[in-house]
Amino acid sequence: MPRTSIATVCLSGTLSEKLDAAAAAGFDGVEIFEPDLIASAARPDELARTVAQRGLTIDLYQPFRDLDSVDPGRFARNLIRLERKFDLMDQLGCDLLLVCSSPSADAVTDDARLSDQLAAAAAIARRRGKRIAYEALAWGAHVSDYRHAARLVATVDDPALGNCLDSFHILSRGDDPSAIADLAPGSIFFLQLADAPMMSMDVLQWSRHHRCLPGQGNFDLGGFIRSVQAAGYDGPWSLEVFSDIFRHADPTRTARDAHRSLRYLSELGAGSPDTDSPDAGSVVSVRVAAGPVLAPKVAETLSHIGFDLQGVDSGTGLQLYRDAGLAVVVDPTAGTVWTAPGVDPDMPTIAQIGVRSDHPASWAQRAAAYDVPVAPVSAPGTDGNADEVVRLDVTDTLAIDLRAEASAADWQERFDLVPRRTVEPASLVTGVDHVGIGIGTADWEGAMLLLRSVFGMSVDDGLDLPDAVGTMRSQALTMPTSSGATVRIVASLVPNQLDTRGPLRRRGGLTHVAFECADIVETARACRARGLRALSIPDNYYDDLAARFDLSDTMIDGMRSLGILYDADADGGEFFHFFTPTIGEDLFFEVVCRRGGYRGYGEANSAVRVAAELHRRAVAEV
Ligand SMILES: O=C(O)c1ccc(O)c(O)c1
Ligand SMILES: [Mg+2]
Repeated sequence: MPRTSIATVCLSGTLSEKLDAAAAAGFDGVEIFEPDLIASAARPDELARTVAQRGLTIDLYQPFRDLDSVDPGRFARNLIRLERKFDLMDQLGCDLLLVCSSPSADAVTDDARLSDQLAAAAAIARRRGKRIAYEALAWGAHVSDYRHAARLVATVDDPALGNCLDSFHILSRGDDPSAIADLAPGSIFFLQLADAPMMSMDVLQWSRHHRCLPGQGNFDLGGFIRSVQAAGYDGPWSLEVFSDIFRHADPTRTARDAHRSLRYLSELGAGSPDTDSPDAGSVVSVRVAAGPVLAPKVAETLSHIGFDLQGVDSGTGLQLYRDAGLAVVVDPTAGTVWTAPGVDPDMPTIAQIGVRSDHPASWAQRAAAYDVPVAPVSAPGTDGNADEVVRLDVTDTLAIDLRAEASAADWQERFDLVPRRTVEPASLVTGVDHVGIGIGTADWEGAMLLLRSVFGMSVDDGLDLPDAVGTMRSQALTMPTSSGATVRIVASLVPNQLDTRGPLRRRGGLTHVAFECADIVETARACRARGLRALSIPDNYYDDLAARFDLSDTMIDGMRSLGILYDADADGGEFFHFFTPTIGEDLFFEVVCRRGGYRGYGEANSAVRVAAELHRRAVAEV
């Protein structure tokens, strides 16, 4: 790992709480964000002592704004201000100052004049034993591109002036970071790192409110960091995340995630994080926290799609349903379901997924390296032996188990407590295509980082799923497995507090399991024979399908009669799927069939599903 640093602006609380959090998370240093110092009761020399007592260094003081000016009087005044900041830095024991490009109306717009002004500032810095790292803000009035800033730095050619590279300013503009590799050795004085979700909005607002940690957004930070490494930069990797969410978050937790994100980035820099990830197979089990009221409804729906009851654990009442190689455990225990203030406590939810692994213990090691606790496994059949099963909590309400084959056999034995059924597997479904999980706003960033770092999952650009009740922010994550299958998770952002007056008191509408099958029509018929009434899809949808796609009438009529929806991508991939009615507020099952390398999730149909579900409820209430 390189030296790690974090800007105090990333963390919430008083300056000393920020420093405590940074030190506890294992950072080597901090960037002091000027407003934090100005508002602090500690004098700069005291601050320097408290930083050192915590084992930290001050790697950068920032930002110095609006250095250059077309007004000579104002520029002269700015140089006096610069001297005062160097006085302050003497007391802080910090020699590096960040100067950002000017976004102001009086910014110099002539490169020759600008480099003269930068040279004047660099000369002062040199005399004062200080250095200046010049950063192109994406919204700078004249300098907004790092290559432009680097040209000015090269022109000035003073050892006291170098570049500050900030991944946000570079990647938010869509600039190619590969030219970083060509910067003169030693000319990169500082590196600031941040990720962000893809958004089309004013770049200043994006930067000040929506940055996140590497591994929590959609920027290609792996490519970015490899260019920085190719340039030979060996200074600290520092996080600079302006975020409305982190403002309200526990600084200890943010700092821990932040340190984890740099470890993840160093893995990305070294190649791909999954190169040394332990082996994982496909999703083999799902546990639904159903609660006592709706457990029978969950059981009935499972039976409609091919899952037969195999056993009940007499100690806990857990019910095991199986089809082919898959297990679904229904937990009817009261108090395990998800609740929110004002919402009735019977909203079944997916609480755990089990993934096959040949070496669960190596996942535990990987988690430990990321400082992610491995939860004690106390569920029936899991005796806590890390050789056989390892449990990682993604959020407070969702865990992923890595399970060895042996543990699965042992685990299932425990359920055979009711008269053993010897039902042949219905074999309607062949595996789990994806699971949909709702993640609360407070947990979103942490969960993304965990899934991507520890599990080496990768993301595409985020999805915004429009539906009858608004748009939902979603993110698909995928992990290739040793068996050639892909573990897919679709996470949807859900409010931590529900508005109970809304039409759907839901956590997102994507809290579901999608099973895969070999033949959608045959499977839909078999499910119907077992009693399923698939969510009924309006005729308008099929008329629209006929207009959009070149599908035969027979095919469309077949899909219409069975409630099958359809999507296709530009490369000839096709997707067929149907849904069970929703149980409780927002749990449902889906059966899907992919053809020709289709990589999506039928997201175009999501609005149709939600509207069909609302219609079903309205009719049921009449
Ligand atoms: O938003 C800003 O003003 C700001 C200040 C300093 C930085 O390093 C930066 O990236 C942004
Ligand atoms: Mg910056």
